[in-house]
Amino acid sequence: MNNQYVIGVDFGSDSVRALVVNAQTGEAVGTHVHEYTRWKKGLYCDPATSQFRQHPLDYLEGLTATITGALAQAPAEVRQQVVGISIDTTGSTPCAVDETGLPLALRPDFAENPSGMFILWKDHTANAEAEEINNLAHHWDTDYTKYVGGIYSSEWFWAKMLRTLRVDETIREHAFSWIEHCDWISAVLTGNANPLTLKRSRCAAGHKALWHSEFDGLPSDEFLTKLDPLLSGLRDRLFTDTYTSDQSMGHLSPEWAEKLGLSTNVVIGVGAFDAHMGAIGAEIEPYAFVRIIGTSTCDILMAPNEEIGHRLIRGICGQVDGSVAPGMLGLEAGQSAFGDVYAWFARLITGPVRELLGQDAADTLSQQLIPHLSTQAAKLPVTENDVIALDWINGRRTPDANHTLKAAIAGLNLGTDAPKVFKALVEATAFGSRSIVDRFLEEGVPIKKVIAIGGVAKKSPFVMQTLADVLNKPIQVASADQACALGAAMCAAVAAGVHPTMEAAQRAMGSGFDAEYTPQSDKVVVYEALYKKYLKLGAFVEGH
Ligand SMILES: Nc1ncnc2c1ncn2[C@@H]1O[C@H](COP(=O)(O)OP(=O)(O)O)[C@@H](O)[C@H]1O
Ligand SMILES: O=C(CO)[C@@H](O)[C@@H](O)COP(=O)(O)O
Repeated sequence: MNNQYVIGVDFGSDSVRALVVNAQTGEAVGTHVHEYTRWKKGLYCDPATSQFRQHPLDYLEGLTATITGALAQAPAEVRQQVVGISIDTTGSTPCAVDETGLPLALRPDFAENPSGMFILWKDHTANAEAEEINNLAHHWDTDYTKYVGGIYSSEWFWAKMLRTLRVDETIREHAFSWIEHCDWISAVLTGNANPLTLKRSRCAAGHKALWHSEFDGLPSDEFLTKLDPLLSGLRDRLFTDTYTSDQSMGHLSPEWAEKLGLSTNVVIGVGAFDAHMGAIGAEIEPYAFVRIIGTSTCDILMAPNEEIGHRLIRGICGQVDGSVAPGMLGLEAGQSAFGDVYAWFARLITGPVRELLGQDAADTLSQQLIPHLSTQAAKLPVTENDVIALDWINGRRTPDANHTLKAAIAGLNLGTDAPKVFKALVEATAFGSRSIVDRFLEEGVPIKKVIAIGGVAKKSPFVMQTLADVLNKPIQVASADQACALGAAMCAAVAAGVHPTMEAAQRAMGSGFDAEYTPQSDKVVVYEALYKKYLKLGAFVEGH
């Protein structure tokens, strides 16, 4: 049989990567990473108000650069043998679009308007709108939040749309509809981004847009109009049906085929979020808990639909039939900041260095800082009197979303140095993870094993060992450097008909695990006590 190749494209928070993979063996023959240029300069963002926007041109430039770059590394004949491309992105990262599905920021009149750009998952400007959605839903005949853990988050679709429509009159006039990043990029490749006909992702719709078959799709027009008359009629300009990522969205358009040097026979798979395709790439199986550990964490657990039945799991980011693999319930949770907690601390230290000693000194410091602090922190003893911190620097995603919460550090004295604070921050991210694991267990969802992927899982043995000690569970790290892109490639192989199921694609293309962290019993005992202190500090901060 001739070789067949597939391409997985993974749009992360800071960069996008493409991976060209042999669909029969899983061998990677080309990869390329591209950092978003406008985003890197901090354009259109204001961390102080939690505004994080990404320009669609960053995505389009990244799409071309990564696919052509990855193909350039592969043997020449691979181009003719590419049969499928699938895309994963962050989410909920929606954008206002016109009748043709064009993001408004791609029009000259909106080119510099952050309201016409993609609203990145970590943008929390819509806290008030999320609260309004919760208040209304909890008093409506149908509680539309019941399948998303009972709490709607400001990171999600409706809150972001409502906020933008309220604050920007020009968007009110020109936005015909709204599209998630994973749907838009996939649709662009097919040449049809028409918001009324493009195939929307089940994963994005179910976890973030309150879509459920029990509601016949999205929340009713009556509910949305009551929320705000600005939303009246919008439901008809969104979608009713949703599709799982084993499905084809269409074929590569002639324009993109020419641009990428590929054939128009290439199947474009239905898109999904990075974490969900990452879980496929990490060879998720029922009741495995896959943690995608990077800027944030996204935790994915998959269970047979019939085993969870009608049980509603409190305080998570949703339970959606088919969000990971068709026929299975995908459950999502996560932390809004994980690596971002460390990145914040690094910025705190390098900021004055930049101002006083210049950019070069700051760059040198910033490259070495986290690894250095990790080495120093790993040498410290773990005691019950250590500094305690909360990981809520970008609010709390789960359990029980609350993005108005803020982080805290307690127990400082004159002997507290940077490694001690860094150690406390690493432990805080691990304690946040522990509270998520505990919630799944309390809700009767067993966790058979823990698998980790993502930048932090690959780069930091110190963080991963701390996590294993705090969770008191072994953690396996997937071998794939780009597990999300590999998962997208597996989805592409299924959408293109190379493999009949996600499971078959995982068997053929999976690359296994290359590290395992086992809990150290002496640390486990101390962390039990420190975790109680973390909960106490959390309760105090939340109460005030
Ligand atoms: N050596 C390290 N130890 C711990 N965290 C790290 C290290 N290097 C980078 N990070 C963190 O990794 C995060 C980026 O994760 P990554 O998975 O690469 O990106 P993304 O979240 O965009 O997919 C950043 O928040 C950064 O602080
Ligand atoms: O929230 C989700 C998916 O639901 C993620 O897209 C989001 O956490 C972004 O992940 P990264 O940390 O940038 O990899």
